[in-house]
Amino acid sequence: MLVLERLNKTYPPTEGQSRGVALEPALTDLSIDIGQGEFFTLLGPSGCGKTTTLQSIAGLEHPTTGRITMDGRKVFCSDTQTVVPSNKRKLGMVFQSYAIWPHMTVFENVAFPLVHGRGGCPRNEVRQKVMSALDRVGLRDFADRPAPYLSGGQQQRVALARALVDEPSIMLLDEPLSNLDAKLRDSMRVELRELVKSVGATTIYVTHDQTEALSMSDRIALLNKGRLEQLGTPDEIYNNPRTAFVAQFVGRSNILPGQIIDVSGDRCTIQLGFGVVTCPAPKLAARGERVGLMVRPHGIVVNSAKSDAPNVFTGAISHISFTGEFLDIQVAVGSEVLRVFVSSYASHRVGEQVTVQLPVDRCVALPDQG
Ligand SMILES: Nc1ncnc2c1ncn2[C@@H]1O[C@H](COP(=O)(O)OP(=O)(O)OP(=O)(O)O)[C@@H](O)[C@H]1O
Repeated sequence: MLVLERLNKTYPPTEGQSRGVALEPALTDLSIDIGQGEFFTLLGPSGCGKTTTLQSIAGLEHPTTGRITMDGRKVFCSDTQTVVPSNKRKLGMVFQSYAIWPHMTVFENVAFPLVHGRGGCPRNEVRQKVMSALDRVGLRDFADRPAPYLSGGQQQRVALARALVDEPSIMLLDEPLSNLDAKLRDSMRVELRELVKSVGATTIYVTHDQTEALSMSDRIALLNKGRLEQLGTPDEIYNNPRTAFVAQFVGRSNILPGQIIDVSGDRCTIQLGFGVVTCPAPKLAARGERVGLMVRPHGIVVNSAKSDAPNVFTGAISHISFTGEFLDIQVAVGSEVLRVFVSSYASHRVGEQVTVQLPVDRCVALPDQG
């Protein structure tokens, strides 16, 4: 539905930047194919190129090279110098700063794209469309209220209603929840996803918040320095990270240096500093290869391994933090320290000898990146 092909973007030097110095590209060979009605998230640290990608889709920024197709229609192509202007791309946009107009009522704000946008919307239809959009976001009774006399969450809903009112086929959302307090953000996540799903819009969502990305998205593209680091469902990204960067950016992880000593079928054996573990074999695994063995802190099992279970080691608890929801424990095993999350109802003490099990299917061998 929305296809990005080999997008490259290098911004011209800003004032103060030396013209002779090669600039880091904001995007490098970015190719993504997004399905109709999909909730698709661009995730990554500050400066990785999320906004540049979104703005390129919006037509507010133009890639240096590449091609963008929407619903089979080419809206940007550097080869043919095609640039369809932003207002002809049938998009709805919501930004972090709600950008609603303070001198207008809620109704006038939502009606704005119909009255001043692509045009041609008859008056009686404007009323019906605005009220239906306000209905969707639960603000029908607020239509006549001046926009500033609303809470942050309500203002964000006005921005959403305004983005939806012209029935866009693509919704672009740039960190739309980041100005809301934590509790409201939690409830708005569910509401926002259901809302865009109910209108059938394809949604491109930008965030640097991994919890938001995991809980809302059908698929996630994790960007790193303008390149696509991994693309997959939340489950794939979280449970099968392909690089240490992904494992560390999304969730907490233990990454232990090791070396593959054997490969047999879909399993491999890895020599770690404190022993040997069995692990699903990565693609093209080769004996002798250096890897990082990744296991999530809540994937490790403490003190309940059967005696013949694989990947069981003995260690001593060196530190315990009570977080309320779980105990964050450090277990010294050989010269490594494993971070382990266990139930906050468990009782442990510093210095206690424990067994830790790294269940085979929770271990991931990552390429060694030095
Ligand atoms: N108008 C601009 N002129 C020059 N460089 C820019 C411009 N906009 C972005 N950049 C640079 O391009 C790179 C990607 O920026 P971008 O805003 O796309 O990242 P981002 O992932 O959205 O970051 P953030 O999460 O901080 O908003 C950064 O190195 C940034 O400094």
